[in-house]
Amino acid sequence: MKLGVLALQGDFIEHQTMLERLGVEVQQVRLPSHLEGLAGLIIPGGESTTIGKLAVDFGLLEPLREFGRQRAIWGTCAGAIFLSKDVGRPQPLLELMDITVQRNAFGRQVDSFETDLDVSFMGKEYNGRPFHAVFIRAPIIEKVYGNARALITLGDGRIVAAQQGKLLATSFHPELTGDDRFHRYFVELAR
Ligand SMILES: NC(=O)CC[C@H](N)C(=O)O
Repeated sequence: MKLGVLALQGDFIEHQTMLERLGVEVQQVRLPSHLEGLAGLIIPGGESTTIGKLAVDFGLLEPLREFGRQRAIWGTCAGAIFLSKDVGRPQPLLELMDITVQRNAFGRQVDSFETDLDVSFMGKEYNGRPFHAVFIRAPIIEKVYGNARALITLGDGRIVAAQQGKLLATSFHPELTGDDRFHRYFVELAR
């Protein structure tokens, strides 16, 4: 199976490295034709306004929407923002997931932080220990509605991961910690 990483801006190389370690062939996606033959796509962290603007410039917005209606997409941080339907202000979005996102939701002092998350939603195969997660100027998933469901909430109830069929959104960066459970989960989702 072959997976893509959206390679317009952000930390796509880290995702590529994680996938290749799992034996997955990776295609960097910069043009619509690069989506052909892919089982799924990862949209990395970075700056969602920049990723959105470049996606418009490269003619990728509609092809990505079409791709996500049938195949798996996982957005981390800026990628999760890009997958959402609403961020409360105008910027190019894929509008594929029934989630509302608030950008930079954790305030200045705690721009970046790390915490352990309960990932029991992954099932027996992945369970048994928490997932150490890195948040960098992270968004929160304010609202999950329609066909989307919350996967992970912080102790205070804020949602940091959601799924809708083959679409996955995480506020944090599993590509930065070396723990490959989320990448394995996504590979299974894309199969
Ligand atoms: N680490 C990240 O991807 C940060 C996301 C960025 N703050 C945004 O709003 O797009």
